[in-house]
Amino acid sequence: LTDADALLLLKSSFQNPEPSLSSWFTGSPNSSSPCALPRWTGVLCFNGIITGLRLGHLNLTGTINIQALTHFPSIRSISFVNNSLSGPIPDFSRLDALKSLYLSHNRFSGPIPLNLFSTLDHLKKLWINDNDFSGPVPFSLSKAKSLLELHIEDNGFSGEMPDLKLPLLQSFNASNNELSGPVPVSLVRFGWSAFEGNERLCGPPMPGPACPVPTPAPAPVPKEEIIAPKEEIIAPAPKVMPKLRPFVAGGANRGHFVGIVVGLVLVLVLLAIGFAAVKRRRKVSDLESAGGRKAAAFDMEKGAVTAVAAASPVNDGNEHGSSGHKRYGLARGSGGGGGGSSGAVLVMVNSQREAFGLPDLMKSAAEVLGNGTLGSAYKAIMAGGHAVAVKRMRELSRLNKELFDGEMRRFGRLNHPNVLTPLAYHFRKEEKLIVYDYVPKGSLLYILHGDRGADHAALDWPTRLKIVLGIARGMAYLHAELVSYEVPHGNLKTANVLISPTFDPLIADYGLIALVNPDVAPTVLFSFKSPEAQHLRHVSPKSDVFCFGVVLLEILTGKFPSQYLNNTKGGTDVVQWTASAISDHREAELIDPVITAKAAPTMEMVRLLRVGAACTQVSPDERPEMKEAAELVEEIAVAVAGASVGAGGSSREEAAGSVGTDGSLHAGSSS
Ligand SMILES: Nc1ncnc2c1ncn2[C@@H]1O[C@H](COP(=O)(O)OP(=O)(O)OP(=O)(O)O)[C@@H](O)[C@H]1O
Repeated sequence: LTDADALLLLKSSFQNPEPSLSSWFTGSPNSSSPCALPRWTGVLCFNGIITGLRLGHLNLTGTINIQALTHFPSIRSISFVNNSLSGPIPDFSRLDALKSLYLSHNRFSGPIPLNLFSTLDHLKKLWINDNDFSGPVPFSLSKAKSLLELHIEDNGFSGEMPDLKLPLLQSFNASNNELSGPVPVSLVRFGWSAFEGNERLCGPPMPGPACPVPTPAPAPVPKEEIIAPKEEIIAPAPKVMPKLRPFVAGGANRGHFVGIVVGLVLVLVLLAIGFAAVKRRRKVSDLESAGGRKAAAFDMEKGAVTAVAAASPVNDGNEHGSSGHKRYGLARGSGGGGGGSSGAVLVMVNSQREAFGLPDLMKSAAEVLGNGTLGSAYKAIMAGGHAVAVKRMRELSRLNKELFDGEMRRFGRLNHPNVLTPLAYHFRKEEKLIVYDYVPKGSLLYILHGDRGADHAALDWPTRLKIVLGIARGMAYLHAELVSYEVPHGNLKTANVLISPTFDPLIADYGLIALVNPDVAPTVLFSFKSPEAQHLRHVSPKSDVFCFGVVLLEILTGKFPSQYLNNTKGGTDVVQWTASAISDHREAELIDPVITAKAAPTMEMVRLLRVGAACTQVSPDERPEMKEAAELVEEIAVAVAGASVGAGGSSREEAAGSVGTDGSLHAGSSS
């Protein structure tokens, strides 16, 4: 078969190739080679070799003879856009040098073979939008690791969108299909418009409700001990009291109590950790070890509040002791006693907040919030309306129970308006849950790059400055409080900054360097993206400063930083971009047009950009300390407030403030 023969075979599969492909014939000596001049219509050649076919807009009907195309194993680019070709998608998997495939606006139909893309690891551009494809989006697309553009919109794809994890993907659209379930976290960054017209998609970035948590199967009653609080009385939520009281009052009902509590505990854990963990029958954990029982007995000897449920009962002779003490499967970690109570199912660590118990959580409605690098998050609304986020953390088995307990209590004592303090935790060898207040607006990452709704529109210059200032203050506070840490936050990025209803930032997921397994830390903590970590595998508090700089530049430019991706190419290298703009004196061009649409670039915006540049210097020694960076932002906020007062705006005291040595706020100070 010559090249000409193969193309004529292809031509014969079209029903109406004339007149558009009339140059494809071998009747004259001039036309026998497709690459010789005059070249055959739509044939791309390089050094006499066919490298591509551009056959768009020719009104072709019929099918594509893939057998003919396999004659060109090194073909790179194929386009049939805007024809009326039909039938199932041809088996392009045999053309494994393909870099771009354009089939948009045809009548191809039916499901796509699930493994079609497994061999296409050079594929960069795939446009199959506006056809009649149905069935699932093939997971084999995740094998096409080079994909930059993926367009599958306006088809009939159904089922869940697979989590493709395509790090280089820059252009993506799956709108107007019949997809359902959660949007995979790796694709959320493309925003709502990439998914609109899929009525049954849920969770971020969709504007509708969060995804419901699947109803768990009835749980078997495990042999599990529940060790309740060690020291303090927990006032139960009023609605729970009447139900629990009969079971904690007397020994006769102990078996019943055990069953109820254990069952309830399991339901909570099922809700919080999902099906996977449930189906794995829980092993007898370290809570059930002899040590755990001793801890319970010890607590009782001290007259502490205790509720015990065990296959082999322990002496609870003190059950009526300590007047006023009541027993629930819950502990408040009020310090002092160390890790003894950390065997409890849920340990409260935030003494500033009203305690809640498993029953409160168990009665709540739960929803999936999303999945991150370190685990997944769920929202639960308890009776009375208190909404919490339960984070199920992976990779936190660095510390044993007692040390983990110590860290969580330390975090629970943090108190700063820009730091999200944990409320409670649950520790088992194979499961770690951390409970926080639920913050309704979600993450800054989502507001900046998500659906571009009302919250995004609210991100004007004063609001962005307020957010940067809050993050700077919170970070300075963390650096003062967690001074002994190798890197006090370790994972600062806009995904870990939550935004309050008043657009105040709340920093989350800090201090994990102490908890996370050392071997995975470099891949899951953003501070390891700092230059010193990349080159020397070393992080320090200055790595946090680098992360703060990236966040600052992201907020000011509105660009998604390429630093967040594991492979380069996607996003914008905000660090490099800023450095070169500063050296060319064109800083004002970097400011997000959303800001400059309402306010012309000002000196203060440029000053803030320069703080970002200083924080992202390659050498840690050239970066300011976190406290100094906060002070620099503070000065800019004061200047802006002063200008605003001069212009008759809000009061200087309102925006001004300074960070004290402990990171606390001194409102109104402009020194
Ligand atoms: N306290 C909270 N209130 C509201 N939403 C939250 C809360 N904590 C987490 N979320 C949301 O839940 C989702 C998953 O969060 P999670 O912390 O598991 O991952 P992440 O922060 O996106 O990524 P990473 O694990 O890399 O930090 C995110 O959309 C996040 O904004």
